[in-house]
Amino acid sequence: MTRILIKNGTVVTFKSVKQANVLINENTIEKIAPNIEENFDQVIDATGKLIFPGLVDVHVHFRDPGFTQKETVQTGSLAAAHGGYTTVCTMPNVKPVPNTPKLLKKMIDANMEKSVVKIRQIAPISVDRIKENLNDLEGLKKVGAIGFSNDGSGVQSTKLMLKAMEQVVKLKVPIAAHLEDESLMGSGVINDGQAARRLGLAGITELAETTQLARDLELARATGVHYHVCHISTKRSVQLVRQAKADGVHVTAEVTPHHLLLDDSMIKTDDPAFKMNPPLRSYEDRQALLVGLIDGTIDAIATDHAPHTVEDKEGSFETASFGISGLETALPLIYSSFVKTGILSLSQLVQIMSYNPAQIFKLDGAGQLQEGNAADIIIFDPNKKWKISNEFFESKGHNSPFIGRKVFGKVQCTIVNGKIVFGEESK
Ligand SMILES: NC(=O)N[C@@H](CC(=O)O)C(=O)O
Ligand SMILES: [Zn+2]
Ligand SMILES: [Zn+2]
Repeated sequence: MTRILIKNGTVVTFKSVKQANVLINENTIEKIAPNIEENFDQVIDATGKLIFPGLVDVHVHFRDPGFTQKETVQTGSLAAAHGGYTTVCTMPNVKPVPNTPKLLKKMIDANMEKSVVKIRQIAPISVDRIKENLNDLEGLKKVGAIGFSNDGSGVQSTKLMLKAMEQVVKLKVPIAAHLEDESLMGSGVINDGQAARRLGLAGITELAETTQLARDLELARATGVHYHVCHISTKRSVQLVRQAKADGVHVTAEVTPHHLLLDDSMIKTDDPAFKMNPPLRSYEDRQALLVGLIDGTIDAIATDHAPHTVEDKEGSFETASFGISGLETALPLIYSSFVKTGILSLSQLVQIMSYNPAQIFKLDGAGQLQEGNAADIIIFDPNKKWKISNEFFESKGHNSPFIGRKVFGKVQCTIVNGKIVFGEESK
């Protein structure tokens, strides 16, 4: 029996902020109370620290199998723990693409064996994520898929998306959309805006996202499916989601920390650390994303953790890979920019980074710090001031536009199922 007592911290849930002690018994939260007298084997002093339910990221890329030079389940999960995430949902753009229940089951088993955090798997909608024929969605759900997405590519065919939604609605899980109309995308590598013009790079029009979103919202309305928007990036997309929600369409949306904190006015040189898909949009788009997050149009923050090797991210926007490493910097960035400044409350932070993501994908028990639940908990030191550096990353991907940025707040300890997986006390 292992009992861990976390003493003198401030417990933050999506509803409340309270001084309390937390007693963990084996893998469960036994008690949360101002004073706890029971025996324990280990004590963690959390004086001056915040205790959050473990963060939940509904959109990460672990590259395993197929691209393990970029990330493995092991390094990705260590990065998650380091960033304060106890549950992550992995996207299926790996090799082989897990098109069949057998392949997906193999991936889920490997995830379970190699990971220090909880991994939930999203399955591909169609064969190889790009073909016109649907996968066996029911079979994929049976072996553990928590949702479906062709992330990495948009669903080009309206008919395919309609057929997918008609099946997914029966399975009662979300369909998560990467929005990208390839006929409008062309050879674009950066937002079609001021940085593209300044640097002479091919632009990506916002219409590549918004036209597909408008189409999908109509299909979602018609089918009643739970439709989830991945990495929303434009002002117009926020307006479309807001209107659809008002009209009763079952839609949720996620935004990344980078789309909230960066815009294309900040891309000063041809530096692929700033290259991702969708691209960093304009200042006005960025402000609209923040407004959408605050008013509940956008439900959650997801990192879209997209690790790459140094070689993949070298050179120019024209040739480098899309994506940034996000799991380890998300919480300090969001805390520093939005909580410390009073834009979001601590409970709102837990809501958008833990509770809501768990609700979207129905991840039972995740995102809620309460007695009887699995002990997925993090301890966060809000006063620590530090600078994000290349050496900080546990991920194989050090590709981050935030390197060099000063932030407040550091994860001190991450506990998954009652086991310390990151932090001083794990020694
Ligand atoms: N976001 C990215 O820029 N890249 C992602 C793919 C994706 O999320 O669409 C990747 O897998 O590298
Ligand atoms: Zn995507
Ligand atoms: Zn992605």
